[in-house]
Amino acid sequence: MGKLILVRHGKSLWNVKNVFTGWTDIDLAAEGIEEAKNAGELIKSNLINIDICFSSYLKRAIRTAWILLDTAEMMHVDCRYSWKLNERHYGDWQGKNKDEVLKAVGEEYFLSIRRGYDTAPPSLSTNDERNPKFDPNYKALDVSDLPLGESLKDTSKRVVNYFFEAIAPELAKDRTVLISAHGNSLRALIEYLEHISSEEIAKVEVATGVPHMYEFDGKLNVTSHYQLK
Ligand SMILES: O=C(O)[C@@H](CO)OP(=O)(O)O
Repeated sequence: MGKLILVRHGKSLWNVKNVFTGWTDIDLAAEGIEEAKNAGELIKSNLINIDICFSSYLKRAIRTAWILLDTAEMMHVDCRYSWKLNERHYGDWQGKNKDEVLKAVGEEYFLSIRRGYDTAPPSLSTNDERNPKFDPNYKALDVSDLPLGESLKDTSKRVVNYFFEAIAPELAKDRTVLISAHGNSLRALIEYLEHISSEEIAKVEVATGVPHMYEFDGKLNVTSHYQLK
């Protein structure tokens, strides 16, 4: 079985401004570019050879993958992109300052959405300009597949599906796979891979730009996981 490397994109311009981002296509901040370079240096100094790369459709994850591969001198590596690795869709909270939302809705409700499992944020209305159906990047998709606001559970469904559909077959070929994605889409995958309960996942935070390595047995059970530092 191959190895899996998960990396959360470097800090984006909205991470720095403390704004809910979700599917909004925000680029890396200068600090995020440095984090992506650092991740590439770690891959290189640990002599890891990446065979294939997967990223979400969002430029902060794509650019992180490109910078990482460039720094690691592996720009030839094939990259595949899927909306199923996108960040959790944050519904009507997208574009809003996190502290202001917290003040407006109270801590309990805020945390039930932000770090809870089942609770979705308030949905976008179908004619909201932030509806992904208005974004040409998603024009090939069926509108019924496009979320208007997701819980972590909803995010987990699409991410874990994609893992089995596209990524597990590469691991089965003994390949070393890089996934560049997002805080919550990676939490969803980590919850699945490490058998973390839906209560415990609330405490898991994925740091930006830190490569997480996973090794597996022949049945795709995780045998070890560690962070490159
Ligand atoms: O804004 C977002 O889309 C996410 C990730 O940055 O935020 P949070 O960590 O608050 O879930």
